[in-house]
Amino acid sequence: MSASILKLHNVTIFQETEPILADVNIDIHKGEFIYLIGKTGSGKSSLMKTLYADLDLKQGEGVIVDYDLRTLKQNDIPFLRRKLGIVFQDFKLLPDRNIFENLLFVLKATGWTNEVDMNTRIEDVLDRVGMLQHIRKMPHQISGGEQQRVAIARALLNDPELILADEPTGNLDPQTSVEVMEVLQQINQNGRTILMATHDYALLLKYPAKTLKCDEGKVFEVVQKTV
Ligand SMILES: Nc1ncnc2c1ncn2[C@@H]1O[C@H](COP(=O)(O)OP(=O)(O)OP(=O)(O)O)[C@@H](O)[C@H]1O
Repeated sequence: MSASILKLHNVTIFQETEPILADVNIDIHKGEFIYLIGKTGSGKSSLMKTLYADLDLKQGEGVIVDYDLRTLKQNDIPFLRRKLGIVFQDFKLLPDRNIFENLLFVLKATGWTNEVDMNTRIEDVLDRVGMLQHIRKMPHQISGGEQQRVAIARALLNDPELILADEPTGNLDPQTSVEVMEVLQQINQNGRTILMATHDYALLLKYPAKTLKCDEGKVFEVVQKTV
């Protein structure tokens, strides 16, 4: 069995003092692609936020990319996030700088200093998502699907052990969603582990994978025909 990348044991997810999900037990191994589904307000984003330490883990045990979420210190959070690639629904590119500068900003913020290494790394990740030709464009000069590819490239910069994608196709039309999904599939086939929250049942049918569902305060695995 491959190494565990994420393990939650008897976890309760809170928003402030409100429990959102209880008795959460999840074990994700290296190389897996896992969907997280559930209707609006069921707790998908709250779970994701707990995983990247935007919400504290207050109850239960959780280890993610070798960080213990219960004992995590504020100072550890940037180091944890360096081992995670996080992709959001709304891309979150910086609007005032071009694609190259967006990625450069992340590398510098995460301790890279060598210009040649940074240039090579940026070109490599943009090439992997098919966006190298847009490297000098501003975010507003490329489409939503292209912005999401850049956001995925940005998530790959520090060679993350786990990619957390929260509704990555939520703002995209069906055709563009499939194109972005193809990029994620390819990244997964290259050995990377991905946990993707989604509403998009068409994608689940087209790209079947292990699926966890948030419903009525619980998280459980579902088989495809019952989703
Ligand atoms: N910042 C917050 N403070 C307090 N409660 C919140 C906060 N964010 C979300 N909640 C509540 O937590 C519950 C779960 O919300 P969450 O955003 O995790 O659901 P979701 O499944 O991701 O929904 P969606 O699919 O709409 O993104 C909801 O009842 C929501 O109102």
